Amino acid sequence: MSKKTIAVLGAGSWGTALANVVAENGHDVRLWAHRKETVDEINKHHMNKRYLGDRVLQASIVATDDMQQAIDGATIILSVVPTKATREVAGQLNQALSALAQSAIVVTATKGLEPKTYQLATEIIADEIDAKWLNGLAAIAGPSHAEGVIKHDPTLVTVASQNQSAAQQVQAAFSNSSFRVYTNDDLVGSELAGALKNVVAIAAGALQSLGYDDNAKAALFTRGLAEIARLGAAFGADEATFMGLAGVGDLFATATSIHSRNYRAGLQLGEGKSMDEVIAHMGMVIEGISTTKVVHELAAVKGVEMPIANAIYQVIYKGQAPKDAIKALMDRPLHHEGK
Ligand SMILES: NC(=O)C1=CN([C@@H]2O[C@H](COP(=O)(O)OP(=O)(O)OC[C@H]3O[C@@H](n4cnc5c(N)ncnc54)[C@H](OP(=O)(O)O)[C@@H]3O)[C@@H](O)[C@H]2O)C=CC1
Ligand SMILES: O=C(CO)COP(=O)(O)O
Repeated sequence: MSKKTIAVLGAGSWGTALANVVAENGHDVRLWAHRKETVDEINKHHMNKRYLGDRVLQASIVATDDMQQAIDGATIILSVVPTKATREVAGQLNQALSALAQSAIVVTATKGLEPKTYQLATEIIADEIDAKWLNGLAAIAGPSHAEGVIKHDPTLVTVASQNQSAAQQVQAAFSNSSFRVYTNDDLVGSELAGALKNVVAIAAGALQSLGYDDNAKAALFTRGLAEIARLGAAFGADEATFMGLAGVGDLFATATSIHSRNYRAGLQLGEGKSMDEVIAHMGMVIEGISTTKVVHELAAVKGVEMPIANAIYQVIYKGQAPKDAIKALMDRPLHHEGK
């Protein structure tokens, strides 16, 4: 293995877990956090209790709140902040890259769509970072809860990029015997799949709370994936992506797991809690909430029928009772399954 310097931007649950993976692989890892308390906790105690409880991190991880120090000499820079912070952090990264006159492969592990622009994380990053500093742009997708990765549960992800050399470098840096990385070249499909499964995961949680059983859940997964793939097709995504790790793989993990923040949000919405209560209670990002609104708008702009996403929109943003939303879905005009 050739030792690399790798910077991870964002010290929440996923950024910290991924920083730990590459540190375990023997790379020099700098973890950038915007809060001084987080930096101190990681450097002094090798822990990030708020996000990963008592898990002990690799002692070699160096945390810093100085972006330039974090990325100095890094050949791979991984951005793992929530979608809503991605533009701001990419702007700061561009300044730091310019100050150091340094280029790097920039990877995102964020799963969401930006409100108003409807952009995916790599599109936001490409907007904010001067192309001359980018040695490649990639996204990590697939079924991978931080809670499982940190305890070495076998985990398979995919790194998508239009630059296969960059994807292979990321693959080599992150892979180990419990974290297996595939490459693929469908960036838009992989990122869309990762963002949209969060919406279906919210619905799956709500179904669970409402007491519905496996018929309803299987119907949601199948028809949910069909509409995700339909939107993907409108963006030129490869249909096969939705049958792979980024698609059905991540949908299954997120929409069945108590680790999923989106599934848990759905459980609470199904119990009758308001969206504000759910957000306040979670203390971690629930990407599917804002993605639901973006998808509702995007589906209309693209002329793609997304009845499940729209039903979730009605529940979250229009106060429709979940049972009424399900009834409205069930009572729609009958049609051929392929549509
Ligand atoms: N958690 C997981 O298992 C997985 C998450 N993801 C995706 O990764 C992304 C991050 O999720 P996750 O780690 O769970 O989120 P968390 O809520 O656990 O952590 C978010 C992190 O981003 C930081 N942050 C928020 N705003 C800013 C900002 N403006 N500048 C700098 N840092 C900021 C937070 O800091 P602070 O603590 O100060 O608020 C926190 O450290 C999401 O898009 C998610 O969908 C993808 C796969 C797995
Ligand atoms: O994308 C994820 C797992 O692959 C994480 O999903 P949650 O944000 O719902 O926890």
